[in-house]
Amino acid sequence: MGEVDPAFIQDPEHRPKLSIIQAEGIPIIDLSPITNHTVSDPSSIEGLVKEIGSACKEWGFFQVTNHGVPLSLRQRIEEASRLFFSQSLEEKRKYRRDEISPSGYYDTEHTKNVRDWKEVFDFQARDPTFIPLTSDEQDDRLNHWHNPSPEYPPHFRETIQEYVEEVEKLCFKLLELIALSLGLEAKRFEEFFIKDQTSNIRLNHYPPCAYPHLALGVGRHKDGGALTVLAQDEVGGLEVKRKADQEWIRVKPTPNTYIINVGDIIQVWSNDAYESVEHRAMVNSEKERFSIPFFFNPAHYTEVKPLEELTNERNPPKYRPYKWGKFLVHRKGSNFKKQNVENIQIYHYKIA
Ligand SMILES: O=C(O)CCC(=O)C(=O)O
Ligand SMILES: [Fe+2]
Repeated sequence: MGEVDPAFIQDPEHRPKLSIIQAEGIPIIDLSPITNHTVSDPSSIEGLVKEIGSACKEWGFFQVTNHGVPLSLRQRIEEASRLFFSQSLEEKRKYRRDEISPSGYYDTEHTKNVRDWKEVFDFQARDPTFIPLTSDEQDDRLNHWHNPSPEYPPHFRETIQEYVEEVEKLCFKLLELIALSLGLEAKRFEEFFIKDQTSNIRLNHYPPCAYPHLALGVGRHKDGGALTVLAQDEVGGLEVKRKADQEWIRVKPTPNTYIINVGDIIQVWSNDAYESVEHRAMVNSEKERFSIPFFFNPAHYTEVKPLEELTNERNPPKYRPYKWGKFLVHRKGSNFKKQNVENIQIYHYKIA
């Protein structure tokens, strides 16, 4: 290893501690009561709804078992990801994402203006995905994002698509449980996702790194969408900022579970009842690591604002309404390169 590229170096206060605090408290929630049928009888799932509600409140994160996504499918996408990233840089860069169509391969992402020690492959759940052309509020022009079709590994696109369909089903169930836990009708959020959702899946590969005390696989951030469903491998590296004391807590890998976190949109809908929690991924000097987040996002024209049912005179809306698509385009653009200004953040919409 030669000189350390300064683009990867975190400011001292954001560098990871190599002594790890393992999470005891991140709840593991058994979804079997709803896995084989839809959430139709609220009384039979009361306990589950309570568990989800407290996890969202106390952690912003939880893990699920008996989630309904076939293990064999997860294994297939994990293998496909491994094979794709095992190719030469030249081969991978044939499917490079660019500012016009941000799906595909990418190895120079920046989070909070520091480069991440990772390479990714992004894939939209809908092809095409309709999205505003620019983040300018006055600009009504639309763009559409398409997915690339790498030749290797065989059936790469189909495998990802199949996996996305299953994870999406899980997301719709989780949305119902979250709605119920907020005292809303189960289907309260469904309309935002039925048509033109802008969800995407990301394959993450974190190669071994000679200076894990200086760099991060993904720098600290909050997910901007509604919900994230993350599959992490057995290596581990995800850290979550514990709300109780602001300590970074490592989420221990558990086979065949998914890690769920609420994103900024649910924070706004719930008027801060549920917060989108900061997290990051550490790298290590020996082992490569793979993870696969699915970001469940509504249609671009969704106006995100605190729900009327959850606000009143004593608890007035804490956010100004914003258009999800504009937020997303703004965020994507700034992940491309190091910038001199802070990336768009949800607190920018906070009513003082
Ligand atoms: O790889 C991980 O464990 C986390 C990835 C993540 O937070 C993200 O891609 O948004
Ligand atoms: Fe994330």
